Amino acid sequence: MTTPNDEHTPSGHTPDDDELQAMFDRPAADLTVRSAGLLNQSTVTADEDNSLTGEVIDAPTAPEAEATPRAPRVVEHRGDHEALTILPEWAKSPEVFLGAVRRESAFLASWVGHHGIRLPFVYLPRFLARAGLGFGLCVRDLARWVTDAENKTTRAALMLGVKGTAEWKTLRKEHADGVRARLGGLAAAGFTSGVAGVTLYTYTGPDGLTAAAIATGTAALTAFGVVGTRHAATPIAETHKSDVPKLTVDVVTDALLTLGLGSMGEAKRGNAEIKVLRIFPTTGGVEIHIDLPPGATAADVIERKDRLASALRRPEDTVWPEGNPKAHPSRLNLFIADKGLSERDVAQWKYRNKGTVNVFEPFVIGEDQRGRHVSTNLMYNNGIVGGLPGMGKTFLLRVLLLGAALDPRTELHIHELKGTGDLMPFAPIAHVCNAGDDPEDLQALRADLLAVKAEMRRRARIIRELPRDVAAESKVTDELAAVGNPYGFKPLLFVIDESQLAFTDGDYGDEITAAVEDITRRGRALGIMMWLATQRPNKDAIPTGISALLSLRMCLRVGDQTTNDMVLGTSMYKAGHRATIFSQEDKGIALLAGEKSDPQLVRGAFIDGSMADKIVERARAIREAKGLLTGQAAGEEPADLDHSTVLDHLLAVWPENDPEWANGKIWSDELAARLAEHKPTLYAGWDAAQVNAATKRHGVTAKNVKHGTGANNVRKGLVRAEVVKAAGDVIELPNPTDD
Ligand SMILES: Nc1ncnc2c1ncn2[C@@H]1O[C@H](COP(=O)(O)OP(=O)(O)OP(=O)(O)O)[C@@H](O)[C@H]1O
Repeated sequence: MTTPNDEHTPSGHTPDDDELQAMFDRPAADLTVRSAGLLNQSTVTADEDNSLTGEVIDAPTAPEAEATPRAPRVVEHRGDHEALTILPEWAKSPEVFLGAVRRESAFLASWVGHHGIRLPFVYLPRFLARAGLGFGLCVRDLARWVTDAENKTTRAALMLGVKGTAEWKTLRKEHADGVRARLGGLAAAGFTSGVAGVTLYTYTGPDGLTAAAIATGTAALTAFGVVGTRHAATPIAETHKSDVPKLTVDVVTDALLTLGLGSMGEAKRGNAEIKVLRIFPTTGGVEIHIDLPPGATAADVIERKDRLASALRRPEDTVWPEGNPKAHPSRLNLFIADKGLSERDVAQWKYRNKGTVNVFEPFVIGEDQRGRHVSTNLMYNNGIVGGLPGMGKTFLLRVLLLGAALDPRTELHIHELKGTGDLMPFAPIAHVCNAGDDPEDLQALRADLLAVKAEMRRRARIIRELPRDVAAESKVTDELAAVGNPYGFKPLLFVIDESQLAFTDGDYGDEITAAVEDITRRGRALGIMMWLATQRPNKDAIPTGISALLSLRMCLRVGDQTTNDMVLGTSMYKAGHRATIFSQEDKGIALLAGEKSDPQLVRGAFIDGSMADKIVERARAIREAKGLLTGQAAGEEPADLDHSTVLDHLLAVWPENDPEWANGKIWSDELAARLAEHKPTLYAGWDAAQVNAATKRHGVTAKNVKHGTGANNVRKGLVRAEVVKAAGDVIELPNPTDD
């Protein structure tokens, strides 16, 4: 049976879309008739002689049709039709409308200001000079008219031919008469003006004459000015020609063509198309939706953002290409901002006057290039803020800390090693708040890290023993961390500003590094978040073991590709995510990686010291009311207790991938030597037996360890995995971001 899908017909008649649609809509029987009708138009007849004999199985209702070119199949897909815009963008959003009004008013004001200031000092003197020129030109032309200078050459030629004759005399007389007549005319005009002046004076007095003189003088001056300006052929006022081409379909298309992506070469030859779907004003700029030609993707354009900005003749921080994966990979949404990011007003924080935050959910930290809110989620993440000095790391950290402060459960541990006290406004609510990088500050940091590690082990032990229906995912959830929970679980945010000073410290660096790595690795599931900020993001400033564990990354202005990728992650620069494009003025502007599939731009909310104080005051009031102030904020002495054990010290001197002891086992006498060097006050003079005895108390017994060849190559030693297990009370927790 013929079905509606048999679009080709033997007659060569290709049903058009309407016919096909009608066939789809028709009942089956009708369709058979219709298709038979179509087939009957065939000129092909069955060849009787060649017909097969025998039983006919599933006989066709019509002879096999001759192949004809297939018409395009009609497939309805809702997504093919974009909803039409009912109201223009400016009518829907007062913000957009006001933005346009503001833009135009600003332009008008600048125009008036620009020309207003030039009018008396530049334009008027220039006009007077042109009037002088015009007067000179008029006097010259008048003189030429009176003396009939225009015909001088003709006259001379004529007179030369008749020199000495009566005709010569006649010509000379005619010329003299003409000049006299014109002089007479001039004198008459002068006399008439004089009479008019006297008459005016008689009837109106000196005032009338003065007014008339001024009017005439002004008119004459204007006329002379116009004549002079015409002659000079340049305008009096400066015409300000913008370097920036207007955003038209052609300008956008030509700019995209310069990128030479996919089949853009074909588009240049007119065989493929860059389709500009819409250009419309939006908050802070203009939005353009484009379908790129086949093979060119929005991601390709994003990678070449600098070249696109160059082709559009605009600063790079005003050109923001974005993909629209919901449409297709070649759909490009291009936002052209009115102003570069640093020129815009500072971003105000959503919670500056009211509101609380839940650190288990995203909260607003700033805005993007279009003025849209950008949020981030602190819980189950560790993070880093990196960038050149003075670009806004501490301000960004401050926003994160204020968010955490507004979740009254969150315990804050703040160590600002720069020592300027930028984060001290948090002291009234922080469990620990310290500023400086003196030995006692680093000691305090170490003690705090060890205390948090101990807390981490405590939480791990509890979580492990909680029934499945209470801790289904073996992690601290919003519910388990609720105020008044019996487990003592609460979100804990640990912040180290200028962390490179801690990691590279000769005395405490190794220990701090090991503790931060441990907390970063295991703390997330247990409600502990670690944030680092550094102005020198290299492998010393963020040891590789820690760097790999940082899931949220904020990169302010950096100087080069290596630093960019150090903060944002490998290959980010190559993929077009470049914090190197930010200028010195782009303070507080960062690329945020880890929150969405692609890094996004964020301009951190601007919160100065006094605003921070007010927010902290609010946060303290909430905490006080709920009895949630702890540590230093509650007036307790800072924890100076050293919670560390010999196991922690062993791990500090025994890296996971020890190049000399590759199989995770090591002789105890080697460990004794390392401990003595690391902490001479505690371990100077220790031997292998003392190390073994000390670890035995923690359940780690020495084994026979073979190392190298030759005599005495088997000695008592330890297995690192056993030390790690005993030190960390390690339990396997699921990766909290994998759910
Ligand atoms: N979001 C922002 N919006 C506008 N200006 C900002 C923003 N963040 C920071 N700034 C400006 O940048 C200056 C430097 O900020 P901040 O002290 O946070 O820099 P930093 O990177 O921590 O400096 P350093 O490396 O010296 O510690 C601030 O004084 C402020 O004026």
